[in-house]
Amino acid sequence: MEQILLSNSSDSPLRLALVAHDAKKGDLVDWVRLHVSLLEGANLFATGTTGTKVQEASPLLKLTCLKSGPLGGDQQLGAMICEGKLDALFFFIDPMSPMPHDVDVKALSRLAIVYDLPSAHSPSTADFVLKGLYSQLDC
Ligand SMILES: O=C(CO)COP(=O)(O)O
Repeated sequence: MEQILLSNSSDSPLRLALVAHDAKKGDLVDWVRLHVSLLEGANLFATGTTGTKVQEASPLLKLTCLKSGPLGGDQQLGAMICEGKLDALFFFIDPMSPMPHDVDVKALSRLAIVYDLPSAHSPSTADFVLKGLYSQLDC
C-alpha cells in the first residue's frame, strides 16, 4: 500500500478542505470548534457558504473561501485534489436531501477516492482522519 503523502514536507502546514451541505453546516462548525487548536496550524480551503460560517465561528483560522459548492466550489476542490494540493477532505454530505448539483457532489467524492485522499463524511470519521494526519506528522 502506498504511503499517504502529506503536504510537501513535515514543516508545511496541512492543506485541508472543509465542505458541508446546509443541513450539516452546524455539525461541521461544531467539529471545527472542537478541533480548533489543531486546525489553527493548517491551511484550510472551503466552499463559499461553508467557509463563511466556519470563519465566523472560528475567526483565527487560515481559511480560503472558494466559490459556493453549487456554483463551482466543489469542482474547484476537485481540481485541487487532481493537482495534489490537498492533504484531506472533510465533506459533511446531507444524505437525506436531493441536491441540484448532485453531479458535482459525486465528482468531488469520486476524485477523493480516485486519488486516495483521506476523506471524512461525518464527525466521527473526521476525528479519525484528523488524528491520523497529525499522528503521521509526529512520526
Ligand atoms: O454544496 C456544497 C457542497 O456540495 C457546499 O457549498 P457551500 O459551502 O457553498 O454551501
